[in-house]
Amino acid sequence: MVLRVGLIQMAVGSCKKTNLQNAVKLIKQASDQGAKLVTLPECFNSPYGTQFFAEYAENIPGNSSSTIANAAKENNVHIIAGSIPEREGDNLYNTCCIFDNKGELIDTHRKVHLFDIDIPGKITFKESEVLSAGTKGTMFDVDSVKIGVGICYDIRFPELAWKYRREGAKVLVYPGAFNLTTGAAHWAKLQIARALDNQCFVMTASPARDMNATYHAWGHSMAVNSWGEILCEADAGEEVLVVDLDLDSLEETRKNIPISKQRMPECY
Ligand SMILES: O=C(O)CCC(=O)C(=O)O
Repeated sequence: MVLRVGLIQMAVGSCKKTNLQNAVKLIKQASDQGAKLVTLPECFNSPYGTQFFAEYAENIPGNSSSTIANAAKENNVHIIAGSIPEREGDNLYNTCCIFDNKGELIDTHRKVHLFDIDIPGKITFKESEVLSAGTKGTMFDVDSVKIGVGICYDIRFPELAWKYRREGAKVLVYPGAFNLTTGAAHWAKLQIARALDNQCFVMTASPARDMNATYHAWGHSMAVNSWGEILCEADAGEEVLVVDLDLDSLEETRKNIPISKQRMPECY
């Protein structure tokens, strides 16, 4: 079985309306190329930065989520809608909405691990100054293929990916906006690591890089197979990637190297 997926690396600017129109346009482009599952980037309706989240935040359902719900229905695609700043009561979250191909909101994933790092002279970021963290993992099915979702920094935590794998995941998807420091150093390696640890496909979708923005996204959205090979990779600009995930190859990797049956939990 093959699952054709679309990864949308889109330009995100300060006008929310333009961002939403752009997302809808690029979803259609992916669907026109036969994608059944489309992924948008982290923070696709707002510039990425703690100073922007409150201004761009919306309830779910709200305008951004219903715009993407309509695009899912009109194009008959499942959509992992990257993330938007979500407002619920007094709290803000970094939240991914997941829609089926009828436009129904089937689940939401609130970023569990907030991006708080300090690399002196390079990058300091503290999402926890304004965001609250999610408290659960999120899995859903497309044509019986189980898909686990994390947002960006969540990819650094192998336990979340392993939980999805234990519960049957074949694909791990992380909308993410790495930066020029940690993106260059870790973005591809983390995807390959999660793909090899879990013998899953791993996919990411990043905003396109904008050197006039306050945050410079790494870009390089990609898909990696269970053998750790990069199937496709964007450059830094806006791009729609469409790629086939060959689920039989995944079964073969799991059969040939049966690590999930060889674990020795009593030793560690
Ligand atoms: O883990 C990293 O280095 C980057 C994470 C990030 O940009 C995010 O969580 O939004």
